[in-house]
Amino acid sequence: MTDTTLLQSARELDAGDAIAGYRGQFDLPPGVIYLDGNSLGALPLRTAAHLGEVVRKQWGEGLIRSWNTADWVNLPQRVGGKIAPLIGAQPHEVIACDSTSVNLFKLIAAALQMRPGRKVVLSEPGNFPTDLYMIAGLEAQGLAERRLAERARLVDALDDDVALLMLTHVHYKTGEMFDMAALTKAAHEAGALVLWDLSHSTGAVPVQLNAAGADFAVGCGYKYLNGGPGAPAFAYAAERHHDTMGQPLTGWFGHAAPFAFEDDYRPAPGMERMLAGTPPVLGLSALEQGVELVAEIGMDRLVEKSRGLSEFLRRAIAHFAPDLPCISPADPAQRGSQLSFRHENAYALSQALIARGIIGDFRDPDILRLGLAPAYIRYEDCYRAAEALGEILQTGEWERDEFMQRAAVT
Ligand SMILES: Cc1ncc(COP(=O)(O)O)c(C=O)c1O
Ligand SMILES: Nc1c(O)cccc1C(=O)C[C@H](N)C(=O)O
Repeated sequence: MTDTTLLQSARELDAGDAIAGYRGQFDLPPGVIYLDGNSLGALPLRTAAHLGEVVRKQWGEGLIRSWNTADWVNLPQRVGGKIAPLIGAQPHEVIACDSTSVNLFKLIAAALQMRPGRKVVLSEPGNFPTDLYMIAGLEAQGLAERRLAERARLVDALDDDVALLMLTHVHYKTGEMFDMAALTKAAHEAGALVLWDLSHSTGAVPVQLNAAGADFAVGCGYKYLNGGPGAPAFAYAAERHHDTMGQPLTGWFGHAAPFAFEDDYRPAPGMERMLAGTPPVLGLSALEQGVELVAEIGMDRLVEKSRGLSEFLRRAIAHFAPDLPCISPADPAQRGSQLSFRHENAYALSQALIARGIIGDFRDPDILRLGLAPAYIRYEDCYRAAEALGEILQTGEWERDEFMQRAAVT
């Protein structure tokens, strides 16, 4: 069912793609079209080489001396500083550490402490679960009160009980993107602080935290930053909060003088106080490589390519699978680097695609999600995915029993 015009157009777009050459910097398995870089980014070749070096030379030979000689001790600040320009922040406003979940916990607690007399953390139903669960953890300690409001009602829900508005910038299921500047302004007008989860934004869409006046942010290292499975996450706090913010995980690496081994906690200046325990050196070393690669390609070019890819994929799926509704916003400037489609057997569809070497994913209950990591996806990949999806739907290929068995991780 090849459409030669569409295929030709994909090939022309690839030929004119200014960042096409960067695909060769990733270790992509042959025969696989990888549309899940929004969940786990691909492996940069430089990461495999660098990690070997870190393990053998820095760890194996340098041993404990490498905390100083290889500057392991400053990895969280150094990697954070490299993430900062990708999200419109200053280098000292970002630190790479812990998981996104743990960073959420620390920053929600920090915000609550900065708004005495207010306890409400406002978010939306259907936000990524860990974001909502982290409010629950603070609620159980009597420190927070969760309030959820639908997108259209968020601004109305901002009253003077709200300490913090906490939202995910690009929705993990639909790819819908919030207007960061407008919501930050509305929250500030109500006297609240704002925390943005940039897990599906960093390295994929334009983010200007400082220009938007944001207070806090967190994000994942293993998606578009290609930091590897379970990579450390990052935390951002606007400079104006650095002297006043606290955090509940008062571990020794967040101490002003960790190697003074004092009995009493004194917070380190700035973002370093967001650290808790010993930095995960291997994870941070891998993340640093992924971040450097993204920075080298450049956000402007990544954003332009991401929009081009998602527009092309939308067009191709509308052609090959016209009955499959796209639930992501039609305007590429209002969505992340993904397209989501609704089908009552979306899981089986995703499995049938995987059986053909096209890896997207499924989100409960009925969403087929196709991620478009602009650093390594080609327009022709989008064409092939759309064509395969059309065939799978037309032939009923997805109806096989083996495609219905749910795996533990989807
Ligand atoms: C919006 C969002 N926040 C947080 C996370 C994950 O947090 P963690 O890195 O702690 O697993 C994800 C994905 O797993 C996510 O999509
Ligand atoms: N963090 C993940 C994991 O440990 C296993 C499988 C998937 C993930 C994900 O990142 C999911 C992702 N945040 C999502 O948007 O669905």
